[in-house]
Amino acid sequence: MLNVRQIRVNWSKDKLQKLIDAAVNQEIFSFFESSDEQTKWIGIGSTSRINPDSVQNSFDVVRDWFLNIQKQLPKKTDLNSIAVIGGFSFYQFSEKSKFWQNWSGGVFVLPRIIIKISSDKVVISEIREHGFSGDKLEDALDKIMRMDGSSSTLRSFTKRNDSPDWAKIVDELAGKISQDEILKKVVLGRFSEGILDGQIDSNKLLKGLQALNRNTYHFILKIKDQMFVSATPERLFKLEDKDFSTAAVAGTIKRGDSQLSDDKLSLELYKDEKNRAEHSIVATEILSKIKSFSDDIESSKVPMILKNQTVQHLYTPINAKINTDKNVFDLIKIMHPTPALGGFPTKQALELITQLETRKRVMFGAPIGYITLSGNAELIVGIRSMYINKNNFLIFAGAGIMPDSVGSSEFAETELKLQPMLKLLQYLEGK
Ligand SMILES: C=C(O[C@@H]1C=C(C(=O)O)C=C[C@H]1O)C(=O)O
Repeated sequence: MLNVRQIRVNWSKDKLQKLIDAAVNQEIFSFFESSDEQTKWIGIGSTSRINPDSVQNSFDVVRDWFLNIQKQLPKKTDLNSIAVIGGFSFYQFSEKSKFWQNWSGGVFVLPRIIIKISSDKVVISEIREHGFSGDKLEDALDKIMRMDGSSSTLRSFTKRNDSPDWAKIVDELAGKISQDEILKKVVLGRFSEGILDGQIDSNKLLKGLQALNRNTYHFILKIKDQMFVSATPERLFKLEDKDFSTAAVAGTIKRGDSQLSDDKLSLELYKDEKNRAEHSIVATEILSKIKSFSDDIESSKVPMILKNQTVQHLYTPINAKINTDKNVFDLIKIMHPTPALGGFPTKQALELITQLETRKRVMFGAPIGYITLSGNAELIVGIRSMYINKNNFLIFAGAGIMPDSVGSSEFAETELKLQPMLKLLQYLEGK
């Protein structure tokens, strides 16, 4: 059995921020913030952790672990205020990756202390395997807040000159797609890697992630020497009881320097046939997946524009009511990967991705996020993200390749998609 104690607090914003600042410095830290900044989950420590073996189906392994936790919670627990936080692996059943080590199959934590901040309340829960040692939860939190902050600094980082052939591979792939009767789209990624000199100041990392990336999710999972950080704009889905919401995010153009040029670019993107076709493949496939569990679906007929720091996307929000008793894990299996990260048809696209990409994606492009112990969840797509292992970093950026794609333009697009994490590293360097 697990022991749980929970409190609802009416703290000032400053006091909450102080707790978050202290939490970030802990060895094991997890953080999720929605793009409207209305929902935050902050996890400190770990009462239970699962690292699915990469050759197993990580969705099933995490589900079994999750169900086992559910069974062990006391009856009166407010299950909606406790969540596991983590990420799956992009592929089910792949080989181990040396670089990702025990994260090869993804990783989820049940934090020891978890803070749920929503628009109307803040609930803090502590979950322990053994009983609580006398002190109150408030005292345990005070203790965390009194701990010294870290004094780490990132002196510099060096990025290796990577993927010299990527544009050429894209041109070849586009040629292949145009000759193939079935294959329509493949999302090909490139990896930018390098070395960190010094240690990242986690507090500054979170501040930078938020300040440099407005209008995106903010996600951090740190377990000792390993960390995954993301400023993704893309939701795989949010599940709240029977309400299911997602969005198609595909089709990209840069931001303009002025309001006028930015609006001109939005219009160019909106009217561009290649981008509209690319977007339509994603939206249509997402809708067809949702039809398997809903007959009440709402989506806009034409895409909107979603603006992030360095790029803007075509964007179609989709809402549905679920008509079966499928749980969050069933839904992940159905939804992942959408053609925004895989391609179309999925199977052929995934085969090509495995053949052509130089590294395993693992958590890049995979479902990451939180799952509450009541079975609600928000899973986001692990892009605009970076993985750090000790002093090595790896950043991923992909682009949807269509028959008329041009390697050099897709390369330029991925350069823009690498920026959120490269700018974050620059910010951490203090430059
Ligand atoms: C693959 C990435 O982004 C995806 C691909 C897009 C595209 O090709 O237009 C747009 C948004 C994402 O769905 C990435 O950022 O790495």
